[in-house]
Amino acid sequence: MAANPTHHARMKHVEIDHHFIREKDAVIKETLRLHPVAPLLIPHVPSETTVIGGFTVPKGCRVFINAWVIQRDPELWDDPLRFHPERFLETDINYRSNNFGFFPFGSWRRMCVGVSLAEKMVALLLGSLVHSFEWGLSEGTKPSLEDKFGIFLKKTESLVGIPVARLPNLEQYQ
Ligand code: HEM
Repeated sequence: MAANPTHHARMKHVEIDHHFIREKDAVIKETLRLHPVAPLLIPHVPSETTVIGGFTVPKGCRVFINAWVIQRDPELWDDPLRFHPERFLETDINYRSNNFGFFPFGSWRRMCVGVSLAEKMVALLLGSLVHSFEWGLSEGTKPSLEDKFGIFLKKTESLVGIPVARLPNLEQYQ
């Protein structure tokens, strides 16, 4: 590459993009750690009575797994309530790593079948929104990060973001 400055310059851009993609993925992971879409996953029903960690789980009972709490457990995460995407840059934890401290898509056989699609769609959507607009809040607004529980997690208070077009060619927004 030292012998080919043009190629080197191009690679630098690729490196920057690559870094941007990794950071964007880390932001998405950290968001799903603190605010998992399905905080109790989907109810599971064991087909056989099983003992897990000393607890008997009877056949046919309904099991909810509280991913929301586990993903904020101070025994598993440093400073767990802090939004700190860099923690994912320092590890290789991913959605499929069967890490029982981080499983916003569930795990093992009943894991979300849409994980690959969701991973790409969320990254593309976030990338497009950040690339296309400067985002602001209305004067004096302080966004609340509190969650409202249900089968799916919602924000307690809706967030109103104000997009301002940042691409030079406004036709691109049509
Ligand atoms: C950000 C987006 C998404 C999140 C956070 C998410 C999360 C989840 C979670 C937590 C489960 C339950 C796993 C468990 O209980 O162990 C699940 C199951 C499932 N998801 Fe997703 N999902 C997403 C997008 C999608 C998409 C795009 C599809 C389809 C194209 C999809 C299809 C399914 C299906 C069919 C199941 C049931 C799997 C089973 O029970 O075997 N999901 N998802």
